[in-house]
Amino acid sequence: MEGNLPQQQCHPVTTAIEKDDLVIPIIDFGPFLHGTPADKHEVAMSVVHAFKTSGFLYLSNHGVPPSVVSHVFGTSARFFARPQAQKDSLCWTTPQANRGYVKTGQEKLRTVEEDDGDNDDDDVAESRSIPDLKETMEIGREGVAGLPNRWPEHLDAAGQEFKAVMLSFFERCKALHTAVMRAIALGMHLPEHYFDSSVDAGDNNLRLLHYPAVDKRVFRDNPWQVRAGEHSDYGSITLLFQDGRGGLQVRSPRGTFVDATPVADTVVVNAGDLLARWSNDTIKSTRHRVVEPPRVVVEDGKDDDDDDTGVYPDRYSIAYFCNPNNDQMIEAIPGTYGEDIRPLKYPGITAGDYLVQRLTATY
Ligand SMILES: O=C(O)CCC(=O)C(=O)O
Ligand SMILES: [Fe+2]
Repeated sequence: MEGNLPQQQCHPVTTAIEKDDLVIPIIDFGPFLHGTPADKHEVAMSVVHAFKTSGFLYLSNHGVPPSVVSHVFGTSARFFARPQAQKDSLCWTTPQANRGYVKTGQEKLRTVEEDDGDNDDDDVAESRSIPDLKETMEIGREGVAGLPNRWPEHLDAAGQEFKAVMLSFFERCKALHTAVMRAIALGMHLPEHYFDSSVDAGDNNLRLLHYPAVDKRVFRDNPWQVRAGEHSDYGSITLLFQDGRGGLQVRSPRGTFVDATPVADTVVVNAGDLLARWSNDTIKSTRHRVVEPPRVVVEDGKDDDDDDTGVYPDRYSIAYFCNPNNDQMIEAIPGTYGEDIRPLKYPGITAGDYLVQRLTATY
């Protein structure tokens, strides 16, 4: 269903963000996981409506307990606090593997080809030359022949715990991915289990992100400096857990960047380019970036940090990039194309080939 959905068919949703024509809802996923078929259907309609309009939503009651999320954040912070040489010994190697530690500056999110034309060439060149202020740890599906994860397990007991915590979290996120794909199927008038066999391998990628503390002057003196450059995600959907710092921004239909403020105990879910392609562009893969935390305006009308001195504290986030199975042929989902609807826009491609192409352009 295109455009506005009649409200009565939607599960009641709260609006988290509404600015410059960008509306991002908070959707209670509990009734999808535990409710009646009618509950499930309503939630599914809300989820697909959000993916077709903003491409972003927040899910509450998503089934991953807050205590688990907080333990994963702690484990991630302890990993990034390791000496640089230890982290470098686990470094990311190839797009095919896409596993390991990525130091500041290794990933180039904003590419000239992808620029949308509202900057002149000099600006783009300048923005490209400034690395993101982040380091990441990429964890892929465990047990793939020839593509080992780069665990710190040989280093010490904390390294072994890291592996156990991340493997268990990977499985929890995989279950949530399957559930969200079921919601998408129902919301697109397909059988609930339509996508199950296309995503059951779990060819997903768990990315731990650390944005180090940074002197406020770095942002003040360089208008191009960001923590993570503007991009869209490549896969089907992303489950994004943020800490309370803020800084994530989503491109609005008007072209402005709108703060996607952290909402406690929710996961941000956004559609990626492969889901947009799979849905014949009925679902939106919306661009986003991470900048310094938003300014808080205090009562006298002044910013809380008018003097621009000091540092912005560290920010941590966890992105679980969900993908179809590597060998899944991505061809437009039934109901998204046809004579009376819209033409078929893309030839088929396997998910694995598509993702390696995108990663090759990025590193
Ligand atoms: O750190 C965040 O909040 C967003 C990270 C992100 O968009 C990404 O890694 O693709
Ligand atoms: Fe992203």
